[in-house]
Amino acid sequence: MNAISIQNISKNYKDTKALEDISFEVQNGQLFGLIGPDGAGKSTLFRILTTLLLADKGQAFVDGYEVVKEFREIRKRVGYMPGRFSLYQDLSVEENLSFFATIFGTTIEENYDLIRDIYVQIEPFKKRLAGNLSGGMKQKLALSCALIHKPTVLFLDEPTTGVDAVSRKEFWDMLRSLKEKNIAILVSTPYMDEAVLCDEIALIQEGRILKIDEPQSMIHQFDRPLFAVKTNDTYKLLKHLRLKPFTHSVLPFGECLHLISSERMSAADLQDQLRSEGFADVIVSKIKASIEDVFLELSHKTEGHV
Ligand SMILES: Nc1ncnc2c1ncn2[C@@H]1O[C@H](COP(=O)(O)OP(=O)(O)OP(=O)(O)O)[C@@H](O)[C@H]1O
Repeated sequence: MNAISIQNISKNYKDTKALEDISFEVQNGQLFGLIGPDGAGKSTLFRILTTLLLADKGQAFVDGYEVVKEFREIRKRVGYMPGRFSLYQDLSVEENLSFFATIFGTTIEENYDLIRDIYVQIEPFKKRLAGNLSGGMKQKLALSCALIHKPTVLFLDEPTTGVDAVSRKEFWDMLRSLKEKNIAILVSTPYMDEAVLCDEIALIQEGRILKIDEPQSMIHQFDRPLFAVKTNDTYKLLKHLRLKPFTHSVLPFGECLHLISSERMSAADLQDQLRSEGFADVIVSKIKASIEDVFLELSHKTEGHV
């Protein structure tokens, strides 16, 4: 049995199509990532799966239970860390954890084993109000609270948004260790670099799934030549490259441009050509695709660009 099974789920808010025909499955013990920018529909899907919102169409099952008819069973079995406001800011660390344990009819002691590795890091601050914790500590407390009733499926909606790089890394290490305990985890993130840390990912944009696969397999399937192109006048170069016959697509990417070429060519030849065309400072390097490149390429196709 799958931990999560989503079948043709759609949801509209008036004129906004938040989710359109979403289907995928998450296995027990799998770390599954929902990767997409703000507004892609991630939180809407989490709220449907955690039985807080009704879908317009489709069906979904969590731990074998149907989200509408059997919502009570699901609520007992899942842990949910919403993007915001999951903690009581005016309760202490210890009080927050006791509160979540109590509403699920358990105690901190009963399930301490599951949260030990995470909770020991914030235990020295157990008398501190949650509102006075750092972002990374809040996140560890929220995860401890979501785990305290020993859920079989864990929903984490953008758990690392607004958290520093070190805490983000620690958090992903914790997720990997929870997975070893056979807990299924559905985690959403707008950070493409976190995608490779998942067993499987769904890329989502404007309510639609662009692709589902293992992250390495997505990267592997990206077989076009890809170049990072850097110059002082990025905008001028972008316009210039868009007109080139070899350009499959070109997009701004941090401080440089990522060019996908439809022809095989060397970085040195491309650099020479662009320098001779007036971009004297241009630097071209051949690079390996990241999940962000895969995402941009797929979303570019969907939007019907060249
Ligand atoms: N209650 C609501 N009423 C109207 N529109 C909504 C509502 N909630 C979400 N939306 C819209 O539905 C779309 C999907 O939003 P959703 O919050 O699910 O996306 P998200 O991927 O979680 O992004 P974010 O991280 O910004 O919340 C967006 O266009 C959003 O503006």
